Amino acid sequence: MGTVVDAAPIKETNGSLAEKKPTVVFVLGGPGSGKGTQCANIVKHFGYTHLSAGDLLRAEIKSGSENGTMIQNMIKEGKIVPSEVTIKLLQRAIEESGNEKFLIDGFPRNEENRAAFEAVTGIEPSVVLFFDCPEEEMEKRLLSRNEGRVDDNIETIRKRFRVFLESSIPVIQYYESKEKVRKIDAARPVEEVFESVKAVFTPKSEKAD
Ligand SMILES: Nc1ncnc2c1ncn2[C@@H]1O[C@H](COP(=O)(O)OP(=O)(O)OP(=O)(O)O)[C@@H](O)[C@H]1O
Ligand SMILES: Nc1ccn([C@@H]2O[C@H](COP(=O)(O)O)[C@@H](O)[C@H]2O)c(=O)n1
Repeated sequence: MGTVVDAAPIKETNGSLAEKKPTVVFVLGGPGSGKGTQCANIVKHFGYTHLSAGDLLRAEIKSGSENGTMIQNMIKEGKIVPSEVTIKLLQRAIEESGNEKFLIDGFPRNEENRAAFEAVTGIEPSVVLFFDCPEEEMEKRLLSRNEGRVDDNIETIRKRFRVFLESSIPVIQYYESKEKVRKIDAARPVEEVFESVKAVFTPKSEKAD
C-alpha cells in the first residue's frame, strides 16, 4: 500500500499555538540515550508535560488510524514519518494538555520536522536538551529494554543509528548555532544524568554558589 498521509493541508493553526506562548524544550539524543527516562524525572520535578513523538505515533497505530500501517512500516524500518502526520499529533496533544510547558521528546528528528513545526506552529524551543551517548552503550540499553518494541532489534537499531547521524545530528548543529543546545553526558547512571539535567531547569538565582 502507498503512503497514506492526510490529503488535506495541515490544519490552519499557524500562530494560534504560538500566541499562547508555550514553553517548549526539545529533547534530542540517539535511540536509547535515555530521553524518555529523563523526561519522566523532569515531569516530576518541574511540572512539564512530556510529549514523546514516538509514543504519539505508536498510539496512532493502535487507534486504527488510516495512517497506522504506514507509520508501523516506517517505525519497523527506523525511518522518519512525514512531518505533517507527526506535527498534527503534537499540535493536538499540546492543545488538549491544558499545560503551557512541554518537553517534546524525539522531535524534530530531521530538517523537515524542524522547519515544518516552526512554520505550522510558530513555536521555537527555548532550550534543546541533547543526551550524548556512545552507540555501544545505546545498543546495550535498547537490546535489554524488553518493552516488545518492533524496532528494538539489532537490524533496526543499526538503521536508527544511521538515521540519527545523517538526519538528526544536523538539527542539533542548527540549534547549536543558535546557542540553544545543552549537551548532557548521558552515558552515566540515571541519577547522575538527572543531576546535570536539573541544572538546566533550575534558575540561576536558585543554584547554590
Ligand atoms: N542512564 C542510564 N543508564 C542505564 N540505563 C538507562 C539509562 N537511561 C535509560 N536507561 C535504560 O535504557 C533504555 C532506554 O532508555 P529510554 O527509553 O529512556 O531511551 P530513549 O532515548 O527514550 O529511547 P528511544 O529513542 O528508543 O525511545 C531503558 O530500558 C532505560 O531504562
Ligand atoms: N519525530 C519522529 C519521532 C519518531 N519517529 C518514528 O518513531 C520511531 C521511534 O521513535 P522513538 O523516539 O520512540 O525512539 C523512530 O525510529 C521513527 O521511526 C518519527 O518518524 N518521527
